Amino acid sequence: MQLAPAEVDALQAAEPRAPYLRLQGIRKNFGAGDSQTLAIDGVDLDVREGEFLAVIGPSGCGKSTLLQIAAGLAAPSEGVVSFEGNAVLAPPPGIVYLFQQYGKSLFPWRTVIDNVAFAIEHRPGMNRERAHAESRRYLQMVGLGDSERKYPWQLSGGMQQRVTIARALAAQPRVLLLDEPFSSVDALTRLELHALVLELWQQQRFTAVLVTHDVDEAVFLADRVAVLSRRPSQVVEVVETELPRPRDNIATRELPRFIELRHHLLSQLLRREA
Ligand SMILES: Nc1ncnc2c1ncn2[C@@H]1O[C@H](COP(=O)(O)OP(=O)(O)OP(=O)(O)O)[C@@H](O)[C@H]1O
Repeated sequence: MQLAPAEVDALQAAEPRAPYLRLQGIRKNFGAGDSQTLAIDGVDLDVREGEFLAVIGPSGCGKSTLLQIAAGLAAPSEGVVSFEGNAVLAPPPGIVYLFQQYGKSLFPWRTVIDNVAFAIEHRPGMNRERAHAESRRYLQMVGLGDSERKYPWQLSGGMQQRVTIARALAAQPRVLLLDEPFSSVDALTRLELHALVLELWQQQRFTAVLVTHDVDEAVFLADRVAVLSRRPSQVVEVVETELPRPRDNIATRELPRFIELRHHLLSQLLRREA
């Protein structure tokens, strides 16, 4: 029997897909004996391929720790992380972590283009010229085409964060983990970086997981928002934002759905911080 294309599509849609990036029963304890800190207490979270997921939670609840565990940069005390069905025991190729403190993650003795090239210069068959040509492409994407010869300390904070974004993209991430990357820049630069990251995410089609304590940022950027409780953290709820794309820094933030989500998520966090 031959199935019509629509029937094939329906069957494929009904078939459960293997979880993409999966966190199962994650617990994390720091320290030992009396000075133990239980940071994460049983987090289950599935990240879908291609989505933009935001994880919000009060300060110190374990957001960065959870992201480091997802990246294979830290081991959970209990639980399993898997990426496309394989256990993550070390940073897997394809998962790139963008750190909060751009100032500390750029090499001050390297020019902007050499900072970006750092992500790719170790690749087999790569030489300096090719690494520069490729890095230049990513610098142009983040609007820094004319700053390649400068050093990071000659750039503003927002520009430095753009360099780290270019470097992350040069590594061709399939999953980009963003650890509060917008928290150290001024409010206007933050909005510009939001728009830039969304544009790049739509162009480059990676999966994005952002941790932040900023509800507006989470709602504006994400397809889904996962809410963590206070430490020891657990997932309280996962909300689909259901906001239309492309998103606009002014119009999207004025939509009734945006305001409704903002209200709901802020009250969740404030209730839990009290
Ligand atoms: N290496 C460590 N040793 C001991 N405790 C740690 C370590 N790293 C994190 N913690 C503790 O674990 C908890 C979670 O820290 P984490 O940085 O993940 O939280 P966070 O939600 O990202 O915080 P913030 O929003 O303030 O950046 C905190 O209480 C922190 O003090």
